[in-house]
Amino acid sequence: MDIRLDGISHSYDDFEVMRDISLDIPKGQILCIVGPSGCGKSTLLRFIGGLERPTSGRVLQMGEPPEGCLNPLTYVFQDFALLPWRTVSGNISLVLEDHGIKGAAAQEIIDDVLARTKLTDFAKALPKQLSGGMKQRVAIARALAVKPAVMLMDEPLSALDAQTRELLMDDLVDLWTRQPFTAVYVTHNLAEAVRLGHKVVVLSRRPGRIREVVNIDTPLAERETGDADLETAQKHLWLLMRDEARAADAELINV
Ligand SMILES: Nc1ncnc2c1ncn2[C@@H]1O[C@H](COP(=O)(O)OP(=O)(O)OP(=O)(O)O)[C@@H](O)[C@H]1O
Repeated sequence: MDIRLDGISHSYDDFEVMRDISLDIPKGQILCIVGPSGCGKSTLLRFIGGLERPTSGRVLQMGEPPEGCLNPLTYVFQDFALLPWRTVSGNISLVLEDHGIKGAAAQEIIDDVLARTKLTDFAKALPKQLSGGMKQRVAIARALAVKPAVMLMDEPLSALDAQTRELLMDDLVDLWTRQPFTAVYVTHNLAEAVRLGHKVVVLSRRPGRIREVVNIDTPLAERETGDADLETAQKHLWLLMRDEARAADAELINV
C-alpha cells in the first residue's frame, strides 16, 4: 500500500499550521520528517494516521495493505503507552485480542515479533521491570504485531538517554535490514534522521512547507556514527534548518 499526501494545508481557526504539502511515502523505506518546533510535524502524522483531517488536501491510500494486516497505519509513541499490569506478551496480545485473534494464532505472531525485536527472554516481564529502551522495543514489537502498512513514529527515542538512543537506532536498523518496513519517523534529532532515514523531509517553520527532501543513499546497515557522508548530510540538514529554527524559537518566546 502506498500513501500519497496531496496538497495538504491546515489551519486551526485563523492559525495557519501548514501549507500545500505533497509527498509520496515510499513503501519499504523510512521517511524522516524534521523541522523547527511547531512547524506541524506531529499534526502531519495525525493526518496520515487519520486521527484528524486537514482543512484542505488529501491523504491517499493506494493499493492493498500487506497480507494479514490488522491496522494499516499504526502509531509508535514517545511515551511507549504500555499497560503496566500486563506482561510484555500481554501488551502485545492486547492489540491482537482487539481483532479477535487468540490462542495459538496469537502466540505465533507474538513469538515472531518478540524474536524480531530480541525480546523473547522478556516475554513474561512487566513494564516496570524494563528499562526505557526495552519498553520502547516492546512498543515497536506491539506495532509490528498488527503487520502495519506504515508505522507512524512520533519522536520514538526522544524520552531516552543518549546511549539508549544509540542502541535503539542499531536495533531499528537491524530490524529493517532483516525485514524492511515502511515508516514515517518524526524527529528533532538530525543525527537520528541521517542514521535512519532513506529520505529526510525538511519542513519550514510554521506554516510548515516542504523546504527540501534529502535522499540518503548509503544503505542503512552501512551507516556508522562519524561516517563522512552522513556528517555532510547532517550538516546540510542543519544549514537548511538553522535560520528557520532561530525564527521559530523567537516566535515561541514572543507568544
Ligand atoms: N488541536 C490544536 N489546536 C490548536 N493548535 C494546535 C492544535 N494542535 C497543534 N496546534 C498548533 O499547531 C502547531 C503545530 O503543532 P505540532 O505539534 O504539529 O508541531 P511540531 O512540529 O510537531 O512541534 P514540536 O516539534 O514542538 O513537537 C503548533 O503551533 C501547535 O501549537
